[in-house]
Amino acid sequence: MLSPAGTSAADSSAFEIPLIDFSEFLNGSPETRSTTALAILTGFQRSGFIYLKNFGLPKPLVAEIFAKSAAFFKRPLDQKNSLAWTTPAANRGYVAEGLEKVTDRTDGQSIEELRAQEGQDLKESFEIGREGEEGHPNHWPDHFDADGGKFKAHMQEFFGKCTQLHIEVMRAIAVGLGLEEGWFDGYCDQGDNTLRLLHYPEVSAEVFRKNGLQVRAGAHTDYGFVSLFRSITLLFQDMAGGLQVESPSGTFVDATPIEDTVVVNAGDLLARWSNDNVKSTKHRVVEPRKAALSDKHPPRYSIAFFCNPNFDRFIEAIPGTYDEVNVRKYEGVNSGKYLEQRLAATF
Ligand SMILES: O=C(O)CCC(=O)C(=O)O
Ligand SMILES: [Fe+2]
Repeated sequence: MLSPAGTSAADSSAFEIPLIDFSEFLNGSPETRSTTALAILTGFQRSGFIYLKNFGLPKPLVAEIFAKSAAFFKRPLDQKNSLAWTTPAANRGYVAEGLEKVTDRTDGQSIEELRAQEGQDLKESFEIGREGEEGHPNHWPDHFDADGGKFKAHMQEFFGKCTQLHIEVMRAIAVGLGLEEGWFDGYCDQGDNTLRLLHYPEVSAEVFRKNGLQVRAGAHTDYGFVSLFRSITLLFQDMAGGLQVESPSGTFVDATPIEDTVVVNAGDLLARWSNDNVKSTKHRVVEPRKAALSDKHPPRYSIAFFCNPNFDRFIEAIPGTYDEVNVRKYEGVNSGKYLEQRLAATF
């Protein structure tokens, strides 16, 4: 992995986030497909994080999504608040700065202690779920103006493309595991995913100087929201920097932005589903290393597409990930339950 100084993080630790050309899986020969699939699986096994390039999403669309996200967050607060996130079960809408503290902690008191130490997460977000999920409409800004309508159309298009990318990455994992390529298809074809736009506002470097523990987003694994756990996350980040991933030795290593790539990480569900064959690795967003101009760090935008298994599936250890020696560690679980509990704790 590249550090901001441009050296490989492999120089200082064995921890590496590999950069993989996904077109070799999407369009390659059977041989390059299987070597690429294995590289992807190995990345998830070793660090839980990979970068993909040439992943099949049109660059102008990704750029448009970033632009629409920035324009959305510039809307007046009362407009955004009128689209507010309401419940873990719905998990849709606007989350104002200070409302969510992401963490691995699950009990309320301990989360409050963390808030006191690290400060609030310095971010606001907007969550979009599958269109047409009964009882849970998305909170679109399309009634405000024409831009709101375009926002909705672009987000829907992007949601569909990311759902397809999720299926393809799961196909690569299946091939890497020696399973039939479509093994996961029936677990992810419903698109029960969550698109989350994130905005970390401009912040004075002073804020980080005053509190050495202050973060933009607290350390966490991707457990998922409402009604299920995350299998993988597709994370698009701008060039601002600050994303860090925990290495096995417990130190946090920069996941430096690389243009035209998507960071993909395994979530808690995939770790559990694979009997811990792959890792769900902690990550966080901290003060960027780039010197702040006029003492201000610029805003950071990222787009997380949380991929969940279909809400109605029962999840139990993937065949081949356990045997008599490496026994099954976890009970099967409905993709519906676990999350609501965790989500309720972080808000
Ligand atoms: O903004 C980022 O780069 C990370 C966001 C993240 O990890 C999350 O929302 O789960
Ligand atoms: Fe995350």
